Amino acid sequence: MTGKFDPVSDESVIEIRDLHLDYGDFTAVDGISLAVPPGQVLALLGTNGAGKTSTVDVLTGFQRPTSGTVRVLGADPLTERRKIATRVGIVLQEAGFLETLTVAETIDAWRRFTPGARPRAEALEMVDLGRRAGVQVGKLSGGEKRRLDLTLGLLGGPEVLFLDEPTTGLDPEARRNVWHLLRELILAGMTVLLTTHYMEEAEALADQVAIMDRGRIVREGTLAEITARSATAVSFRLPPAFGAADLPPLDGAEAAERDGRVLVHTHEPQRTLAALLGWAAGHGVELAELDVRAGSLEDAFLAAAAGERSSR
Ligand SMILES: Nc1ncnc2c1ncn2[C@@H]1O[C@H](COP(=O)(O)OP(=O)(O)OP(=O)(O)O)[C@@H](O)[C@H]1O
Repeated sequence: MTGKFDPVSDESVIEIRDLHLDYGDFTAVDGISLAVPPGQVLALLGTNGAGKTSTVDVLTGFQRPTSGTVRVLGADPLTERRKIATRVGIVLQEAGFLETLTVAETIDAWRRFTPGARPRAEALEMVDLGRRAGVQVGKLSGGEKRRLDLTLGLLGGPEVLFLDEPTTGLDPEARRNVWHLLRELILAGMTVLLTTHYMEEAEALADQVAIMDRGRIVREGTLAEITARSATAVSFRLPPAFGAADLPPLDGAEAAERDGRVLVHTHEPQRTLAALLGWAAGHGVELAELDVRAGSLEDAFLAAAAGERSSR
């Protein structure tokens, strides 16, 4: 374990210790440990089939672990579900709605078995579905259905929220509205574990990120810790008489030419830039369209997945 995660902390709201989950002879989750402190957001990223949903299924009591333990608010979500059910919100990938009920009827039905549920109008308003209240669920767009999923997960004002790809299918504006809503609830103290394929979503919401690949965690830490490990990309154009081979030695940074641009990946951007600018000044050369881009979460994700692939 690295970073701030401390799987033995008593304070963790969500805790996973050495979790394994097999489906027959296939191992979907291969020994992961994670902990999420109160009021924090952990984003679980990963390639398709990495084991993210399987992990959420164990945390929400839908799957029994093959080995290892999970605790949510100190309880086993499978055997002690009743103890914590009213304090936990769940938004899974596939919600089993009755397509013939209207949005309002669906919310009313859920309100009946959700203690302390928000009023229907508030639930509709939160996800901007007020004008769709009388529409049958089967006639909603994919993005509207997703927003209905979300408001049902938030109906009882949960302390802990599990979100499996919460904004898949949402247009950019609706996605931003959902992030805004979630941020307000997180500021009020809600703890969240979410899975997502959108790096921007993790950047917008998460305190901690864990990247999964083939059942294992291959990177974890704060956003800053994870992106700091990605190289900075420096790129520019050289005059026709010059090529990447003319550049000075860049102390470990690699220079390559692509589509007429020189691209340098460096873990020491200041040193690399000083060498490049010194060389350009000495040769009277302009580094045209000079661009310096810090390592992104997406770079870290791609490097993590590629690194795992080559090491197996
Ligand atoms: N009930 C099941 N029986 C057998 N294999 C399963 C079952 N559920 C999932 N798997 C397999 O386990 C692996 C992990 O699946 P999981 O849904 O947890 O991945 P994921 O990271 O959520 O993927 P995605 O990003 O595509 O949703 C996949 O190879 C999947 O095919």
